[in-house]
Amino acid sequence: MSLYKIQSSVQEVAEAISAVLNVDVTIIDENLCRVAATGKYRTFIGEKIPINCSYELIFKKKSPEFIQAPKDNKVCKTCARKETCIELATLGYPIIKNKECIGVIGLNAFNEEQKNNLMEKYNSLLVFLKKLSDLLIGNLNYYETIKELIIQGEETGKIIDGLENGIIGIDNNGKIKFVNSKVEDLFKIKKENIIDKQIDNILPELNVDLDNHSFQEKKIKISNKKLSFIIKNIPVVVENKKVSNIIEVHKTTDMVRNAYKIVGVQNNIGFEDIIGNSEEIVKVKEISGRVAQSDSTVLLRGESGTGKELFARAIHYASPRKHAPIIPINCASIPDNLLESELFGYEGGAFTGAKREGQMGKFELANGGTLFLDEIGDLPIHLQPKLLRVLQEQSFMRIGGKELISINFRLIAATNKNLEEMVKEGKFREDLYYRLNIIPIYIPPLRNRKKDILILSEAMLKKYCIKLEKDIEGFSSEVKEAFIKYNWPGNIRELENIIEYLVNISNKDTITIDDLPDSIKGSLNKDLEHIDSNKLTLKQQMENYEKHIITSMLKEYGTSTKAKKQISNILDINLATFYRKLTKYDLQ
Ligand SMILES: Nc1ncnc2c1ncn2[C@@H]1O[C@H](COP(=O)(O)OP(=O)(O)OP(=O)(O)O)[C@@H](O)[C@H]1O
Repeated sequence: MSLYKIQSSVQEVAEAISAVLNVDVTIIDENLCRVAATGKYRTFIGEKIPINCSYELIFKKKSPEFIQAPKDNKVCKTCARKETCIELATLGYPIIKNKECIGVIGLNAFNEEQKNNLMEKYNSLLVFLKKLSDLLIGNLNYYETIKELIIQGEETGKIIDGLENGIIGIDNNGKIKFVNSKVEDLFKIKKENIIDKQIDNILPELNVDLDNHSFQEKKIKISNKKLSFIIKNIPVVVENKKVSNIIEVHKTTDMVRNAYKIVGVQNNIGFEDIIGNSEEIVKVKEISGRVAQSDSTVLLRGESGTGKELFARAIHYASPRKHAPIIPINCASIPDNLLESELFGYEGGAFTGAKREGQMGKFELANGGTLFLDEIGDLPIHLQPKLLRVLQEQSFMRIGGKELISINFRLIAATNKNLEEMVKEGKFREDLYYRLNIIPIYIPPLRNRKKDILILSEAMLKKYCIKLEKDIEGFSSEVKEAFIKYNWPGNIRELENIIEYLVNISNKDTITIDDLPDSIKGSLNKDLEHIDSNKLTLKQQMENYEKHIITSMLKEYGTSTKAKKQISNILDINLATFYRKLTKYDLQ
């Protein structure tokens, strides 16, 4: 780096030398430019020294050079200004930095007194010039360090500003020294209004213990809404003394969202992943695509295994909320007494067995995104008014909490139950029913969209061949016929299970009729001809059909406890229900 960067301090050194020694001084840099000068050469500051001037030699030799009578000296033979040079003597001293000569301090004598001065004090002058050259190198290093610090400061500032979490720098007296843009965004405040102010006055609810590392959840009121933040305090310690604090602020929902991204819980599903091109399913996909854009509650209806959850995910990922999570909860699979805390979350110590630090519920986790309430028909009656209140007021309290938490999620609910019947029987609240049934979407059972059966079978075959590393080309025409004729009570879930089973057991290129379980094989010729629909009520026909399905499955899988469990899984009914049906149809 050129001495020019510290020109003013170089000039000060030149003036000081000149004053002490009573000689003129010139200091040049590695570009042979006069950086500083006193006396006769002062007017040449900023200009190059003459070509082939003796100082060039000092750059090469990196050692001092005393030249007498420059006009006659052989060192000056080729100097461009040799003829007009009026110097009687000159002493050049190299300025060495990292073993490189980066400049020369020149002492010029224009009269005998000055010349004698240089000659007499030559040795002590060398020591003096060494000190001054070291001083200039020190100044240059200092300048470079400061510049590096400024660059680092700028870079750090940019990095901090780009972070997704808020950063507040606080000095030891609790004064805010810096904040990044995210803090402005999170707390709706302007940097210029808070710098140098006390943190306790600006954000009193933060109430951070500045002396210790801490990690706490805090509720802070912003624009009249209580929002939840995770606040982390990091004391900065230098030489065993705390010098400042860095406070990291995360919006709780952002943190949760990131955690979901990291663990990959989210399955990004698009409508293109929903296989099927029957008129029925295409229509449902079209409607779902349209409603995805709005925020209205969707109620997905359809038998078990028809793809309701798939549709819920596709709607979420086609919606403006796609960057936030979709949080599913199955109301049927969580015991009644746990469902409330799963939904609402709880404060620390809210009940025996509760975690000390409390826990966030699904409502909070879904904030900004979508809450998918699966099997809503199984929501216990005592929770129904509570859910209704949350939906109406868009806020709720955690169990054991005292503060209302605002939330903003889109609700997608799903059920395979007849909610209208349940309302009539008093098992489902009418007000909640109307609040949920804003956009009902019916997903047709597989038997009503026969056109999709083969497409789905082929797709599932491919999927499981890849998964199980098999190479099966397809299905025989008989198998295809059986698939089309079969009623698929378990819908696509059942189809998928059957294909997984077939890929597992088959060791041929093609899946043939012999590979099929009896329940499906039977569909080829039975076609339910044994049910005489003319003489029976709808209920009786349904029961006959149910008995028929269970009988053929018992034939297929056997009657052991394990087989019964397997059948109830395939039919997607719980084991107790399955046993009830076995008793009812005398199939035990
Ligand atoms: N159209 C489809 N294309 C591909 N896979 C599908 C399709 N529909 C459903 N599936 C698959 O079938 C299985 C069951 O689907 P899903 O869980 O969405 O059904 P559901 O109606 O929510 O069932 P339940 O009422 O029992 O919860 C899943 O593995 C799903 O990926």
